[in-house]
Amino acid sequence: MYIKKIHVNNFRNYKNIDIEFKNDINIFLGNNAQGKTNLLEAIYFLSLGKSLRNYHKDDLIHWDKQYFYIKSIVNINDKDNTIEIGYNRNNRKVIKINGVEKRSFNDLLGFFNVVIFAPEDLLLVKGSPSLRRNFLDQEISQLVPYYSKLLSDYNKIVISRNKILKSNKADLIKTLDIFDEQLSNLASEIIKKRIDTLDKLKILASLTHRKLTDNQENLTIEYLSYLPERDIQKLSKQQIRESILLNYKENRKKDLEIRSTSIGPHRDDIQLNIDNKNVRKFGSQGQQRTTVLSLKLAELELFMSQKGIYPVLLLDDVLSELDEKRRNYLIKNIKDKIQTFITTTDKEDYLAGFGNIFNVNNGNIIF
Ligand SMILES: Nc1ncnc2c1ncn2[C@@H]1O[C@H](COP(=O)(O)OP(=O)(O)OP(=O)(O)O)[C@@H](O)[C@H]1O
Repeated sequence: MYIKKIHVNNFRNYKNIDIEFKNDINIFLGNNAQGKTNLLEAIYFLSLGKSLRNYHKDDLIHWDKQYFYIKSIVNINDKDNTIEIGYNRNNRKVIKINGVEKRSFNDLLGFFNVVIFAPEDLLLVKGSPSLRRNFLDQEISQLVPYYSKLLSDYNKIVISRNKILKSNKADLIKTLDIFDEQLSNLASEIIKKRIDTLDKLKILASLTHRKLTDNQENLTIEYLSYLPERDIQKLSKQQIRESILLNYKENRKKDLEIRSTSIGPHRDDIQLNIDNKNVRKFGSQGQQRTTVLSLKLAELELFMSQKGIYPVLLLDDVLSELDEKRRNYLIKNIKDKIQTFITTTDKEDYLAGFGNIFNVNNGNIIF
């Protein structure tokens, strides 16, 4: 899939631009704070219906304006499709795919796919478990669009359960029983989907990691859950449901003390190991970077294996962070295969030969 054209109106520091892209490597070149990442954000929004860094949608509207509007022609399997998104400061939205109106931003999920690799992703290894959960959840949401609804339903019930835990309601136990039943249904679906997806992703990441390290390192990935069963990947959804229900009940005393839901998919994590050692704790900076690159390349391949088509790749200022060997490997893997958008402040040597350069200057594009 690839983006043919984009029209960006009142989005971040762009007032009104139209750009045509090649199904190739496209480079946004410009000094700092000119709007390179903002363009990636517009592309990202078309895919996931949200801001890149979880900013409120109002922040995406140009400061001097009341609404933003993005329209794009996206080619998927040789067919042109139109995606249109309008949003105003009164929270009114218009979302259309091929002219058909959609109810929510979540309805965009799964139609047009992107993978983003930005400097912040280097925190995937070192950062908090929520970053690793988000990484996996975002991947699944694009592959299985109903997953994001599962997650949001689950999170809403956790919030309500926590409110109840903080209250002194007379029928507290009865209410918790109801919540735990609902939670265990959703939690088992979420955990099962995460484990199934991770099972595929980890094979692809491990293969890539081997290639990136000349067969020197073995990357393995584990899903860490509170559940006591050892091999939870071998459990059926029903078995996960029963186990989690039991554990919600067993943890109730603790939950009542801390007034919060202490177990569940919202607390799970993913552990990344190189040669059986946790990369977060023991990995060098270089190993952490390579691990993240392996994960990102695995994401691209997972899309290909599940959907039969590559997503669009957004590389925000990361090429300069990689050493020559990893950078060359990445470029070799995307060239002539994956439409890629690269932001950069300098016309580095390794970009020579890529013809599609867009000079970004204070919210304007100079071709
Ligand atoms: N809602 C908005 N309305 C108008 N301008 C905005 C808005 N949000 C951000 N900006 C402007 O966009 C600029 C940043 O653009 P962006 O993050 O795309 O820069 P960049 O070219 O990627 O820079 P860098 O190379 O430093 O990462 C900010 O300096 C800010 O002035």
